[in-house]
Amino acid sequence: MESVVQEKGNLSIHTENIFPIIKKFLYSDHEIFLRELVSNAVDATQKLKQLASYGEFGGELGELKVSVKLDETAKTITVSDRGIGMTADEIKKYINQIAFSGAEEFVEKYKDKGGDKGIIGHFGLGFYSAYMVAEKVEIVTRSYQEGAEPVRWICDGSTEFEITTAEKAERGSDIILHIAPDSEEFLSASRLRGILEKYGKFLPVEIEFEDKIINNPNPIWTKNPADLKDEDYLAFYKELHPFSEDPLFWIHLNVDYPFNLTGVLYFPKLKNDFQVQREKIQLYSRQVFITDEVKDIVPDFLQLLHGVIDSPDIPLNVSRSYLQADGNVKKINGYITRKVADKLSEIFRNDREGFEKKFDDIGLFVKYGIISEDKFYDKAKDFCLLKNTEGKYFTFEEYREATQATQTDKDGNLVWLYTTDTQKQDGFVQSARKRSYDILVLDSVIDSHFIGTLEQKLEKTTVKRVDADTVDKLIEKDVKLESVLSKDDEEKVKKLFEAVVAGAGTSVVVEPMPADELPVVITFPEFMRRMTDMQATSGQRSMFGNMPLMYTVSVNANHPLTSKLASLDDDAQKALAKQIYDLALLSQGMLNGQDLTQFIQRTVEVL
Ligand SMILES: Nc1ncnc2c1ncn2[C@@H]1O[C@H](COP(=O)(O)OP(=O)(O)OP(=O)(O)O)[C@@H](O)[C@H]1O
Repeated sequence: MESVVQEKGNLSIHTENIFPIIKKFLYSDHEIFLRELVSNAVDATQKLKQLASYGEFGGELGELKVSVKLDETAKTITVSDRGIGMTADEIKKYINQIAFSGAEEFVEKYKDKGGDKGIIGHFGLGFYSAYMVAEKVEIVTRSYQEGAEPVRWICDGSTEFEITTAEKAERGSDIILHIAPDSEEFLSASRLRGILEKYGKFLPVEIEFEDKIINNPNPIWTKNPADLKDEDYLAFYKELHPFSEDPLFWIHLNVDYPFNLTGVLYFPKLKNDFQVQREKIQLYSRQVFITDEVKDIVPDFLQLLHGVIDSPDIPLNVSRSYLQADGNVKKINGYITRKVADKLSEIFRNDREGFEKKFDDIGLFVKYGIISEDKFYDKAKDFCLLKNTEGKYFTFEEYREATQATQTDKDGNLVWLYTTDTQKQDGFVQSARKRSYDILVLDSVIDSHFIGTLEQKLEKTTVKRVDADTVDKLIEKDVKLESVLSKDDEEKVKKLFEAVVAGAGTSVVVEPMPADELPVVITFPEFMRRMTDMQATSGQRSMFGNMPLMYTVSVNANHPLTSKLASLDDDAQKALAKQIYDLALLSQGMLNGQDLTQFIQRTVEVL
């Protein structure tokens, strides 16, 4: 059935009801009243400068700073500017009409002349945040227009206001807040300075508080990269992070299409761990501080970076304190990833030696990026470096070429070997080196995940720790060693060692190895060990969480000591087997406590 329109009309809003909402609940943090009022003062100043540049203001600009004054006795905070000011009519239009923004109007009017540059206001609400802390607000203002009369506006936070004539010699506005009893915490100079420094450190107009300028109106991200030297970037870094070591390098971001974004990101010196503090990237919008929570804008792996991003196109909610998820945020995220990858690739190409020197520090970013972002991998695969035990660096492709001839197994798979600890795994490294195998050092917390990604991405390539298997089985070739033991004897040896080893999670195998290998070798099957490692770094309990680390006890059938076992009586057999098993444990750093003490005592007795 077709519906019949009975009535159409406009919704009405009762000011008395909506006003308390705007005053009290629109903004999450009361301290932002100061950000809003100072932003308005900056806007008024910027508008005047722009009008002067369009030839619409011919007077003296004079000194254009914004000043914030605290009067503890009168319980007032005053924000003054020498900007465009307002006439009585303008007050009625811009202030009395809540949610009508003079900033928006200005931008619209001058958009062809580039009038949107640097105007902060947008919603037409910010002024009213003053009532979060003030019981009464006064505006004393004088417009820049010739012959304009100064006016005073007063409102106590009800819906009634009063406009009167006023005395004011100078152009511009004073916004005077009479602080409410429940907000007297703001009548503190250090509190105000703290708020000003937090939000206004890089506002484009000088902000004076207690006779000092608190801001840097021309931060480097607003300048042309071509005009900047390394010293400038380093000095700015010190301004942001006074106690940090110099960064390794930086990226100057500068786009205007399809969104506007500027900024500088620094690569800090990282120690080889994740204990780095995040929230070191600050987000600004038109030089007003917004937040240091940048998790949607900056990909996770780049949150280890430091620096500043400024974008007027980041969608802010009305309170300007957090972001709204939308398509632009995603685009910005993608752009930053690309920029970082391009910069790293450029350094790699132009200064390979310098890049190698820095790689121990930036490897963490690069690997983290490779693991987490396919798009980053596509670029990073050409500059991510692998380091071997001799301290030589290779790209993936270079390493493939270097290892292909010696480390391809009988099925055509390339096997890359690595150590997580050159000291502890020295015996295994030596054995593999004897085969002319190359060994990578992959010892950072992120490497077990990184290796997993490598295996997924690289064709026919597996990666194994040097102690994942006995040396001949690490990379299986067609030629097989013959065992000097008969099958029967091998079975006997296996039984003997099983009795000696007797532990959960272990298995005993008897196999032919070169005679110069140890009589017993303890190995950790790669897959299980890697799972345990990953679980340890991610801090989660997984299905492998409660299992002891599995290992394999490989007895070298071709070792003279193994052959000797057959000639001994039962007790002597057991004693020798125990001793050589303990040696294997010792070489893996697994012989501890009572077992170690007894081993040492037995050894001393024999000697
Ligand atoms: N110090 C000032 N000097 C001149 N005009 C001002 C001043 N403060 C406010 N205004 C005028 O009042 C208007 C409303 O200010 P308000 O802070 O409420 O909103 P806005 O700055 O436009 O937007 P937003 O809510 O995003 O801050 C401004 O757009 C401006 O035209």
